[in-house]
Amino acid sequence: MSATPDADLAALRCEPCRGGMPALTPDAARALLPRVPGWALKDGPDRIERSFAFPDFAQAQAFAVRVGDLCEAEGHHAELRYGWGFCAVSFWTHKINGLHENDFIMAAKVNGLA
Ligand SMILES: C[C@H](O)[C@H](O)[C@H]1CNC2=NC(N)=NC(=O)C2=N1
Repeated sequence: MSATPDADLAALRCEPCRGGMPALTPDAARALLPRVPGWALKDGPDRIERSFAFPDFAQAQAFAVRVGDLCEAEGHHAELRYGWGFCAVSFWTHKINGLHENDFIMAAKVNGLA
């Protein structure tokens, strides 16, 4: 883990992720979770997810596009699902089929868009 305990995760950059590195342990993932308000651990935990609420479809769609643009810029990509009034965003790290600090950095950056 390279982030210091008080570092603003949103200010960090995703490190290139190589296969073979260990996924965060459940305890390490739980320890990072308070630093990304609104997000929840899922499936193991091997991913992190948050659903954002909007007053209509157009604003949910516009948010999904902004998240997508951020992901392209950072080289770490969300899975996105949106519909009338919501946009659900999830991250995990494919090469390790689990969570990496990069997923939490992206979650913090997405919070900054909301
Ligand atoms: C080759 C490419 O850099 C990798 O596949 C990247 C692309 N975007 C990614 N996005 C996410 N969320 N996890 C990854 O492991 C990932 N890997």
